[in-house]
Amino acid sequence: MVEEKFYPDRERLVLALANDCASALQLGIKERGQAAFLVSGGSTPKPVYQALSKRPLPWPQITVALVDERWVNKTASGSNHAFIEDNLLQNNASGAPFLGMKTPHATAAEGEADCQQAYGELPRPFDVCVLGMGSDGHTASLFPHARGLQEALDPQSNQLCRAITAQQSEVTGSHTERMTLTLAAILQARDIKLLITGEEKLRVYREALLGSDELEMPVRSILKQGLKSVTVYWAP
Ligand SMILES: O=C1O[C@H](COP(=O)(O)O)[C@@H](O)[C@H](O)[C@H]1O
Repeated sequence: MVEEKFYPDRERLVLALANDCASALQLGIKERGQAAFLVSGGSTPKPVYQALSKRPLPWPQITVALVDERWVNKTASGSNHAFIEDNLLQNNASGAPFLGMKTPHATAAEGEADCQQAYGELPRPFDVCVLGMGSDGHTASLFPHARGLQEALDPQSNQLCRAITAQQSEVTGSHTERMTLTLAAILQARDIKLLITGEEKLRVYREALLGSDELEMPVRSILKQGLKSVTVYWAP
């Protein structure tokens, strides 16, 4: 249940994804007066968030919440909280309520219960979830062979958030300690969107579609779950 929306250039991709997110959020608000927008970090979605921030949506009714976070304070480099504040929660979107994942706890494992409680208070089903993917096949902070990954990939779990310790790699850098939405939480989104750009990520995406080992390429757990449709947005 993967739908591919492939575009000839990034400008058209950004416009299409911003339009699709805006429509889905408006639909959620029309139906129940509020919406939950789950957002990933990373370099790829930046222009989409910047475009969305200028849209005249009823932002005070849209709770923006992180898909994942490095276990760093907002002032440290790599903070997805800061990234979303700087790129999405600007302009018209500056009044949107925001839910981050980092708690004052020293470790992600210690912060897990608070995170779980806070995410449990979001409107569900979530309306839109924008995921990214790394060249190692991770999505959210579901990293290959990470500690905590197996539990995070249980589609029947009641757990929405999970502490993850990724293996150090070129992709993670020193940010191995993370909090992530679980697969079960992501599957509670009505609209799951996977955003990738460039030939290398297209190759990784196709490799993920061919294989079945989710611990090796966790993005497979999203692409191959067979419960919910996923839309893949790509441009060179
Ligand atoms: O570590 C992360 O990386 C992925 C992909 O990022 P990108 O820079 O290659 O677009 C992102 O989806 C995730 O939220 C982030 O924590």
